[in-house]
This record gives sequence, C-alpha cells and structure tokens, in this order.
Amino acid sequence: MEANELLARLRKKIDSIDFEILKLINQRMEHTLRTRKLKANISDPGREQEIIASLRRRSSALIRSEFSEILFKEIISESKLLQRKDLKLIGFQGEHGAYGEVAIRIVDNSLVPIPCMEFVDVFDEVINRQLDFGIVPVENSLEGAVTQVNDLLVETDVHKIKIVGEVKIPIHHCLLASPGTDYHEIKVVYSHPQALAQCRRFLSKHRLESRPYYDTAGAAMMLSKEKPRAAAAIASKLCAELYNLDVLFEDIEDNETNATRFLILSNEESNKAGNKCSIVFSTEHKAGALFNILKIFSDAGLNLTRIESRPIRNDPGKYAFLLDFLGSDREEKVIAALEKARKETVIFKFLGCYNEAPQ
Ligand SMILES: C=C(O[C@@H]1C=C(C(=O)O)C=C[C@H]1O)C(=O)O
Repeated sequence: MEANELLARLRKKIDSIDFEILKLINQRMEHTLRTRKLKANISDPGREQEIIASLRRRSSALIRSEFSEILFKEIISESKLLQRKDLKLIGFQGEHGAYGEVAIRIVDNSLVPIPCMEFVDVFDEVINRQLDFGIVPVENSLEGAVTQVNDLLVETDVHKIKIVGEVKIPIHHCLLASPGTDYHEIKVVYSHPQALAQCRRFLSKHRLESRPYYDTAGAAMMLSKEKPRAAAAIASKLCAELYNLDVLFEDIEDNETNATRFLILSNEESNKAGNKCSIVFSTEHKAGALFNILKIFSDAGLNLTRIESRPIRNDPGKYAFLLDFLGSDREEKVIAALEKARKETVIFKFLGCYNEAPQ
C-alpha cells in the first residue's frame, strides 16, 4: 500500500477516535451537571485533587502525568463553568438521537437533553432533583398507549412529580448507514421493534431483513461504532447528524400520520395557567361506579380528551383510569368537579394542569 493511502487510513482512525473522545467528554459533562442540585457549592477542591492524583497515577509511556493533569484541569474547569450557567436539564429515555430528544428540541432548544436508560429512570431522576424536567411518550397514533409510561403515571407520587406540558411530534423514520455505504449492499436493518413494524412495507419492498434492537438511536450508535457490513438502522434524522451516518432514505414509515404525544414532567408545579388537566383514579367495584365519575365531568360541561384504563399492578383485578379533560384547575367548575370526583373515588391523583399540544 502507498504511503499516502496508509496515511489517509490512519487519519481516518484518528478522526474517529477524536469523535469518541468528544462524545465521552459530553457524557462526563452530563454527569457533572447532574451533581449540581445535590450539593451546596459547585466547587469541591478536595474531590478535584483526588481526581487529578488518581489520573496522574495512571500515566503510561505515552501519557505523561503532567499532561493528564493539564488536560483534566481544563475539563474540570469547563464542567464548573457549565454548572454555573444554571442550565435546565431534561431527561429522556434512550440514547442521544431518540425521538424523546427530537421532541425536546421542539419544546425548547435551550434545555439540555440527558439520556436515561429506562422510563422509570426519567421519573426517578426528576423526583430526586438531578433533573429539572423529564419527557416521556404517553401515546402513539398507531400503537396507542405507551403502557410502561401510563403505569408509572398511575403509580407515581403526585407530591413529587407533576405534568407541566405536552408536545405532539410526527415520527418520521430514516434509513441510516455508515458513510459511503451503497444501499444495494444492505441486507439487514437494525432498530427498535416498534420502528421496524412501522416501516414493514418499506422493508419488504427492498427485501431487507429486520433485526430488533433495544432502541432506534442505540442501533444508529452501534452502526457508527461497530460498522457492521451490509447493515443499516432505522432511526431519526437527528441520529444521522449525531453519529455521522448517511441518510439513505427519509420518511420510510408506512403511515405518514405516525405521531407521538409526549408529556413534560417536573418536580415543581407549573405557575402558568393551562387549559388541560390529567387525573388518575380508581372506583369501588360496583355497578355504575365509573359512569358516576364520568357524569361529574359531563354535568360540568368538561370535554374529555382521553380515558385509558390500566390494571393496578399490586392489586390484581382492580383498574386505574387515566383521564384527560379540557379546562383549567383555576376555573370554578373544574375545582368543583375535581372535589366531587375526589370524594367519590378510591384512588384519586391530580397529575397536573398544562397547555394542550396543538393538534
Ligand atoms: C462535578 C462536580 O463539580 C465540580 C467539578 C468536578 C469535575 O468536573 O469532576 C469535580 C468537583 C467539583 O469541583 C462534583 O462536585 O462532583
């Protein structure tokens, strides 16, 4: 191989390592930002000294201890600078580029998206105040309720977490591949089973084999790291940008009306007036119990936008109802209806009042 060709190869490797280093620094910053609300002072000189001393001890032939010290002093100084900025953190489930993050960008670009492993981690980290907000999908236009999230809403402690907003976003999937991949070479496509199901027609038309993966963005991340041959991923366009992948096809979903509604969670009640309320309740196990509750809302002239029932997980045979209606918790008729419903139900939780997402 020619020296020029070898040089180009090595430089490609170097570029990809630089990309990984930046991603790791970004992950470190996300964790340092999470510490902000858990301590009185931003700066902790003792902890900084420990970090530097431990990294100095890990020096190797090519990494001098002086270099480690300078490098990490810079990183720590930047992390404290970010902590002083009072940025608002919002958790979403999945890896960077997941549709939760796409939704965050639509809500408010100044929010810092923080990836969480599971939906329950989004709830927990909002409750323990590492995060200011959380965003979770509550229903999809094709697949219906996101059951895990609805169960967490049923079980959640409403004194610690509230719904403060919602956003509805169209879900447009892309076929992504490593840069330079010829689409004729592709044989297998990795993605979350939901995304694969939503693109079934596209996959069969192009004779592509589905490979279920834990997450759409996770599949894109895997492609960029492991570069498997003849493979592609179905994920958001944002993933192409974040993981340096080519967009081979856009809008490959079988149904273009595919949309997901996300709820925004906070550990503080919203101080803004809303026009929509969410509650959770359960009734006694007797004839007409649910009808009587619905009648309260009907008599008050309150328009229901959703009712969903979920089995109560620690009380088999009993059901909880998640109910959304249009109205503000500052209106007399809403306050009266909620009071009446509270008295006639077994479990009753007010999840929050917020502005309805544009339809
Ligand atoms: C992240 C923290 O805040 C500051 C930044 C540190 C870092 O970037 O590692 C370490 C200690 C603190 O001065 C922390 O308290 O752990």
